[in-house]
Amino acid sequence: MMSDASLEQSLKLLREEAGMVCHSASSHVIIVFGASGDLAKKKIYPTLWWLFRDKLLPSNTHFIGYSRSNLTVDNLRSNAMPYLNAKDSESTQLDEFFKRNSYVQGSYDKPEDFIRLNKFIVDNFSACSNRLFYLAIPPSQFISVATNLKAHCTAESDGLWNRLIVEKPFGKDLDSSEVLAKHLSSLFSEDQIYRIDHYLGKEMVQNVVVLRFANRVFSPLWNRDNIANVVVTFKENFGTEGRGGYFDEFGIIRDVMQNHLLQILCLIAMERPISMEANDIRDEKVKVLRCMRPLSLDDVVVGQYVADPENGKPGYLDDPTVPAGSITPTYAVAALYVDNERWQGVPFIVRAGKALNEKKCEVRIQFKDVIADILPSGAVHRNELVLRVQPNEAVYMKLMTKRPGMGFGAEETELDLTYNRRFTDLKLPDAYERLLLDVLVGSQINFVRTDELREAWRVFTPALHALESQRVAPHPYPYGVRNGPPQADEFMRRLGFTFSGQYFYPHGGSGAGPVKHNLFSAATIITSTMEVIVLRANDGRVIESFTGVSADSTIDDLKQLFAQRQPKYYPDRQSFRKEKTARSLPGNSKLGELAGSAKSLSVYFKDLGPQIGWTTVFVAEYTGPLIVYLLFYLRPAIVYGPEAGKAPMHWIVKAAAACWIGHYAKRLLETVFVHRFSHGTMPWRNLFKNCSYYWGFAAFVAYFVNHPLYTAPADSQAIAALVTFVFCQLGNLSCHVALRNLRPPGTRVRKIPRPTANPFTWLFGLVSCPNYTYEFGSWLSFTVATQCLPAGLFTLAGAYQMTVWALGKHRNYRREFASDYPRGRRAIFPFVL
Ligand SMILES: NC(=O)C1=CN([C@@H]2O[C@H](COP(=O)(O)OP(=O)(O)OC[C@H]3O[C@@H](n4cnc5c(N)ncnc54)[C@H](OP(=O)(O)O)[C@@H]3O)[C@@H](O)[C@H]2O)C=CC1
Ligand SMILES: O=C1O[C@H](COP(=O)(O)O)[C@@H](O)[C@H](O)[C@H]1O
Repeated sequence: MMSDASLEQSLKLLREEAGMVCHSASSHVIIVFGASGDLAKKKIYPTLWWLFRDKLLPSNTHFIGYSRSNLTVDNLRSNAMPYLNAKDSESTQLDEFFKRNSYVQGSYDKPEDFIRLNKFIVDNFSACSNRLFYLAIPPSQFISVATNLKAHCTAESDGLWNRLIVEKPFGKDLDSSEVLAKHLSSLFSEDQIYRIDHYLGKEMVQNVVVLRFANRVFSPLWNRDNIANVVVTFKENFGTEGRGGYFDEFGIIRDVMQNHLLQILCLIAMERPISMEANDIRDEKVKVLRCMRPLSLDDVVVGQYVADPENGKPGYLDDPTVPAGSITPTYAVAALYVDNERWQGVPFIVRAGKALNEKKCEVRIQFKDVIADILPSGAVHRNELVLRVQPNEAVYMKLMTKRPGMGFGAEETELDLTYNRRFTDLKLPDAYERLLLDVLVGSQINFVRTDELREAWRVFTPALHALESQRVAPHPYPYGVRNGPPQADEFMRRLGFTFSGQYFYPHGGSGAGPVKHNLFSAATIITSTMEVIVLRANDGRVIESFTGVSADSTIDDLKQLFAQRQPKYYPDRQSFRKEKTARSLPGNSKLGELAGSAKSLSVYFKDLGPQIGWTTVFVAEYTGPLIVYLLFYLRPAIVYGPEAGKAPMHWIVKAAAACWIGHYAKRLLETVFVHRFSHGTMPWRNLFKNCSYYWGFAAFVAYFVNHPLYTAPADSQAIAALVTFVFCQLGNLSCHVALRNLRPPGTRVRKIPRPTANPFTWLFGLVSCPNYTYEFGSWLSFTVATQCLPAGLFTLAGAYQMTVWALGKHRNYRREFASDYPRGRRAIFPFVL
């Protein structure tokens, strides 16, 4: 632990580094306006405590909380306690810290309250103290508090300073910010005002200047000739959750983008400053901003999160603190352009979102494609330099290297500087700690200057006003997705951001874990192995990766491998796709072919849920109608009363029963002996759905056809219809046999179905699914033969469902067989549909 004297000495050094004159005050008083608030308890008091605990504050420093609520120091302490991270062993020091705290209750607009506050400071801590006013209050109160402070509460003697920390939002647009800025500058000089943007206090943000200007290697690359785009990302994996009142007034662009992300962007884009002096750095940032085009509505996509019932997560509008029908964006991605010689034409893509899949902030500099690539097309991916601001600070460069071993294949790897591995046992100070210390030593280097702020609003105000005046509805996105609404990825693609999805980081996303390099043996290279990365379809996260997989393996093999790692997902439950929402890849697709010339393949995994065999489902579906119908037919007394069994039965009722039973018996036999299913299983829920449909309709139709009061139509009508029924049944059977013959046993081969020697199959010349056409014909005939309305309804329901299936199958055939597929065919009804 450092002695007080050496700490004072180091503070003196810090002050000197910052170029400030040493103060001669006997004490310092830090006055926190808004002491009852959220920021105070979560950030300001914890920061003051950590600085105090680590003896980084000048020895005679005192703290005063000020707000309208009737509070005591004990209240302040208990409010902040969960955020202080104080150890049991630090309890004496903690008591000491709170002994230096006091609380003054007062308004934000009455001069007498500020006079009272001034008297409190003078009486308790002498008139000879430097004063640091921290305005952790809503912006609506800034002006009255600043005015009253200036008039009644500042230290007046020579050699003393008064400094004002202002928390964002610094206005809502260019005009409101100008009003605020003018007012503040009429009261305090620029060097007294500290506009805090806590992202400027983060380690990796501060690192940008050093990384850029202390490394020769980056200088020649840092321009439009080499950089394709820069992406600055801010993501949070939680929503507004109770903070909707504040957030709804501002939205994500004002909350995060116009300040934190724009500040990072400026550091990335600025020219080399003349020195590390605060004003030299800020001059360069202002120049970048002045070269920036105002953001237009065409260059921004906004989103708002909606509930994700699967995870039980609420939507933005479900937050009780959010006004109903709000169109405030909780996600935004924007393209900003710096029109100068260095950056002309390079999109700076800034994106920020709440309720996404993860919490992270990073800068990704994507370099242009290599020129005159000598490796196979698609094998080489763009270099990227990534600065991960949080979590787990890192700088890494994604680059191509030769795949170790024999051959000249290229592989995407990285130069990796993960802070917690390179600097073990490192404890980085919190952003607020650095910034408060900066204020104490009078360094403005990490604070926002008035002209910077003005330019930042100039860039964003047109788009903000347009969004509001045109009431642009944000695109919805479910809570927890990777990148806001789907339009966001599309927008980034249009701007030239490319994602190959082939990069694999061996230590996992967080950068932790053992280093295990996968060296391929010569033998495996000769038989061509590859890497397969499995991403979860709903959020795009990597969930498994397999190295050394033979390129000849199929999706079915991958399913086996995946099931070995994650036994819950047995192969039938798995679906792998090339894109998140694409169709399942066929089991026989070769992984090597799917990867093309690349040595790595990314596939999306979707859990199809618990499965049940098709045969089981079909048997259950068709047995029901047989039993149910026979019950009504053979035991009418049970259903309609004892008299029912005695009445003579019309021959049409008997014929209808024969048709019904014959049809379902045929279906059962086909299920067992004819069909060759491409998929062995389906989700088990389908069992209940399908059974209810078939069993329910069987009871409905049987009840009316077998009813003692049933009235039969004319014999001639019934006979004609029954003959048609039998004809259609034979047609249906013939089509099933023809379809089965297309597929050799035990395979999933798919071919174009065509008419065979059997005339019943000639309908394949006109429609893709003649089996459905015949099925429909059967039930239409049954309806005509029985002249019974429930049978008609059953026919209509079946026709609707089969049309939907037929259209889907027809589409798939055309997609799969493209120009080979016979042109004039319809889906189910010849010449019509
Ligand atoms: N030192 C370290 O700790 C290192 C860690 N890694 C880790 O390795 C992993 C992969 O690295 P990296 O390539 O940087 O990151 P990712 O592959 O996660 O993402 C690369 C970029 O592509 C975007 N992206 C991701 N999925 C898609 C998609 N389906 N469609 C369009 N764009 C997409 C990402 O957006 P979005 O951000 O929205 O996902 C991001 O901008 C990361 O988790 C990284 O943290 C890598 C190297 C070093
Ligand atoms: O300024 C803000 O920043 C926080 C995120 O800060 P971090 O240091 O935790 O990354 C954000 O949640 C908040 O909405 C915003 O006002």
